[in-house]
Amino acid sequence: MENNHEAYEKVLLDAPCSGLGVLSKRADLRWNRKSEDMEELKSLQDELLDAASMLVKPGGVLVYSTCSIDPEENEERVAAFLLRHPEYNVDSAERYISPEFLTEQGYYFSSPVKHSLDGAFAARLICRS
Ligand SMILES: C[S@@+](CC[C@H](N)C(=O)[O-])C[C@H]1O[C@@H](n2cnc3c(N)ncnc32)[C@H](O)[C@@H]1O
Repeated sequence: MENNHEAYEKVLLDAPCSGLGVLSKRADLRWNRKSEDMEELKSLQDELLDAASMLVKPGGVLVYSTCSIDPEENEERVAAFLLRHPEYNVDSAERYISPEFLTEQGYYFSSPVKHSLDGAFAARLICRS
């Protein structure tokens, strides 16, 4: 990773997550979930966000995505990342997605209930140049 420091204009972190957006396909997740697992996952998501951010050139974009509908893994991870990385800003996804999937904060969110799709989340984060 050291060699690739600030090497890329676009980085996608499709993070390991609880999978709570895809329970229709992974019913086992519903029964095997523990609160300790969630704390570990959140730490891993923070670590991976920090590592991925080091690969992005100034002016480049980092997209953080999950297949979870849990705000702890989505909006809250992004908010914590922005506190640790003031060089990053949220870039609204409005130019790239249909308005029905756009959240008030400018993120992508699909809901199994509202959209009859797998639940998923994505945030576009721009590294200041
Ligand atoms: C949501 S999946 C990504 C799927 C991928 N986008 C694809 O289309 O195949 C999350 C991935 O993170 C990997 N992963 C889990 N823990 C990791 C870690 N500590 N560091 C890096 N990757 C990890 C998992 O093996 C899994 O492949």
